[in-house]
Amino acid sequence: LWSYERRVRSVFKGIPTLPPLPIIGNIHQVLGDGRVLFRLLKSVAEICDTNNSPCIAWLGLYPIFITHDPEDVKVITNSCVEKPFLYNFGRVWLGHGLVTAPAAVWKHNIKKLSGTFTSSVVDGYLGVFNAQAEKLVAGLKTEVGKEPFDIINKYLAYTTLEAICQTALGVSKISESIVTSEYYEAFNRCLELLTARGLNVFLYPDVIYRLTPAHREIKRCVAIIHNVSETVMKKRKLEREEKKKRNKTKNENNGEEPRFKAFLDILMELSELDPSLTEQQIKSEVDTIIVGGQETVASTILFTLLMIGCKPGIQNKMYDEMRRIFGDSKRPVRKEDLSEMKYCEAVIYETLRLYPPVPGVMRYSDRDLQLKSCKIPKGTVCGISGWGAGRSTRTWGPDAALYRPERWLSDTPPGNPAGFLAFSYGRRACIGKKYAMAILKTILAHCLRELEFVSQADNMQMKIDIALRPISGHLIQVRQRIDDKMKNHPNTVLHSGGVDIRGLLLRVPDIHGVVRVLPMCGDRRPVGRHHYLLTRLLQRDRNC
Ligand code: HEM
Repeated sequence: LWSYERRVRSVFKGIPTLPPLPIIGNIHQVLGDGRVLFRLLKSVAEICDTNNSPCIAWLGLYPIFITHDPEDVKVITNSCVEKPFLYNFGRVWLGHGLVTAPAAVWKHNIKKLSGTFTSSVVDGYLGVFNAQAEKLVAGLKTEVGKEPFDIINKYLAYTTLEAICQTALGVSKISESIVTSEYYEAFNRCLELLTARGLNVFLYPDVIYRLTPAHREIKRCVAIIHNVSETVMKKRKLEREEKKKRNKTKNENNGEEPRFKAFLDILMELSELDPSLTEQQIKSEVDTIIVGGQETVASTILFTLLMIGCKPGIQNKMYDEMRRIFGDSKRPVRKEDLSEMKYCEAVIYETLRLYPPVPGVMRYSDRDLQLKSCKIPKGTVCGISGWGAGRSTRTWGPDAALYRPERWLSDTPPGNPAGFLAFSYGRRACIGKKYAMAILKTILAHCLRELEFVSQADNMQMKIDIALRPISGHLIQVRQRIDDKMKNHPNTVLHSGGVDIRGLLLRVPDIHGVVRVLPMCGDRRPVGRHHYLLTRLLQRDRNC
């Protein structure tokens, strides 16, 4: 072992490494939970940036080559499409869907699937996005004036899961909702169990994992999730057959092709032309889309709200943009609005740069690769750090750590295209980018038009549970947005910016038009019954 160890370690001589212990390498540093993984990713990114070089971590005698250098990233992501064994753990859930498929299966399927989320398909989903965003805003309004709360687990996770299920499976046409609490819990638990397995090398061999309670639990959760997709698929298949029998390929009502086309329908159409797309494969692809889109979108909204919540200047600019586009109207977001949301787009990109929901991806080199500073042999596992890339001072300049959306608004794109890895890069990059940008903009537009967010994002502690998340999820507070008309009204007392309003008397007409005098208490806002009354009045008559 000792001589073998010397031999394998010498292949990567000269490349900075996390200090390894004999034989076990850095295994002891990975053991733990998502916080440990995050700390490790952060220190590797710092090593890479300081030395302007890749870095090696050792899983025992197994090297993991980690880089975020744009030139190296280009070579690796364009040459390697195979993924390392760690992705196999997800196959119990996602089968040979795009994310977990071996290279041969992926090459066959990507040709059919790469064009599924075209602009016109995504535009057809705007109805679902708007409906979910309205539901979210209604929920958030009930939190107005309350203590900071856990926005992701209480609202965002449901909103994104429901939106993605409706668009992937087309269930909006079938029933009210498939996202029951049982489905949501099973979904979340699967993500946790998969992360836990990835972090515990002793659970890597299938023969050992099968003996653990975690394996039984993940099978139970996966059965719940698969049951939903299978039931919906059966139902849709019957519907399609009936429709064919009636020989009506067009919309039954007016003969127009429906604009909304669920991902499942697209796949079923494809499978009629190409029988190699089996029912099992369709199910895997649908499950993959749901996983690929849910956690990533929810965590992007969370980080965006956290960032703008402690930067009122940026939030106000976003609000101004929304007012320019929508005026006073609370109408649904339309496709032409999306392209006008330039500042909102810059904010989303800046969030993704600093807080990429997928902070790292992996590839398996099936050939020797010549990189900028070294050569890596065939059979190496390559880790590509999206976290490191987004924070690299070499790519983004000395203010890389600064949250500055304006950097995305200049005519020339900032950094290097391979230095922004939120959606990965090259082959096997994200196919849902257009979808993601559309749903993110729609939800943010609805939220910012009506609400104001306040957050505490200093010294955020983070973890990686498949996606990047802050450890303390209870950081957001919501306020009703007071628009300009109300701000300038002589009867409006603003309670922002730390103004002490104790003892102030506020004169407002009540629902019968009788002017009442409300004494303000608390040091920033009216509380108790008066606050309730004031909120009711504001809701009833925005001009009062
Ligand atoms: C902000 C939102 C999103 C982010 C940051 C994101 C990020 C990523 C990243 C980094 C990968 C590469 C994964 C890897 O190589 O292991 C990926 C792949 C993928 N994403 Fe996304 N994604 C987002 C939204 C979505 C959405 C909304 C969908 C679907 C509707 C989606 C579907 C997929 C699929 C199918 C793949 C696998 C592509 C392949 O291997 O060919 N993603 N995504």
